[in-house]
Amino acid sequence: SRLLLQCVAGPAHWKEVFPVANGDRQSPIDIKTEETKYDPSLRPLKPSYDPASAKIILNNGHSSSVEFDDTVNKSVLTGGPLSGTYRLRQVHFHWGSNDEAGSEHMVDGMKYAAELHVVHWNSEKYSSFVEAASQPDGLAVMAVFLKIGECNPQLKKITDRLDTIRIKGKKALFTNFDPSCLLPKSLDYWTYFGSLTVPPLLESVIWIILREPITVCSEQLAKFRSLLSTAEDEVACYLLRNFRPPQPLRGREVRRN
Ligand SMILES: NS(=O)(=O)c1ccc(Cc2ccc([N+](=O)[O-])cc2)cc1
Ligand SMILES: [Zn+2]
Repeated sequence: SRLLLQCVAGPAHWKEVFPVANGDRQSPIDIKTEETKYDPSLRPLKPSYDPASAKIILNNGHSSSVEFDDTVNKSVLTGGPLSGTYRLRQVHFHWGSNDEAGSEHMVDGMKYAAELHVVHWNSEKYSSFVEAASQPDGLAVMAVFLKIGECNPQLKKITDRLDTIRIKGKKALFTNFDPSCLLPKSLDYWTYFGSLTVPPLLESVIWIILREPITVCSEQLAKFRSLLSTAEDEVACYLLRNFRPPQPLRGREVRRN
């Protein structure tokens, strides 16, 4: 029906409006672990976040995000494949209509239930997030896979607030939150050069994918699916899924530490 069509228009149509969707460094990708290359020059990741930087939780219509104060270098990511300091901007999630498939990146053809993105920008070289987002080394996104298991007490801080931001555009105060609490024990990672996975799909992201997943329970994930991708005055559409399918590797190398 028209209602259904309105609710599901997505990735297939993006290339008409954003030609870069057919570029040679698009994300996400399917990581073939046998083909990843060990790189001894890769250093340990060093996330250093101040919980006071957290400001609001937001439903932007294509995900729920926690936005941080990025006017100073209070919460940053350094080390890993990065040269310089990348400032924390926001964290957000990708999920599917069921627990079997919701992550954006895949590992040897397997999808996780969901995926957390911790978004940073190169505040050493550029003066704003939007400027950095158009530069090849402008953004660094740390991705964490979510698998179904025990309920996650740290994620509860976010899932318990989703009912206050159900409608697109809604935001609520959300502070005293350090996203390190959502990271797994091991910070071992894969890294490759890619893009934003939602429009404008800019090819400005250094992807850092943690190899160890964290666990969430089915009930927590279900709360994300009750968000609406539509605003107050529109016909309601549930945000049942928001992952982009894997894109061609185009000869890119995936390195591991
Ligand atoms: N999924 S993801 O690739 O980590 C991702 C990260 C950040 C964003 C938000 C965003 C990033 C950049 C722009 N821009 O430059 O117009 C607009 C929105 C969108 C998507
Ligand atoms: Zn994302």
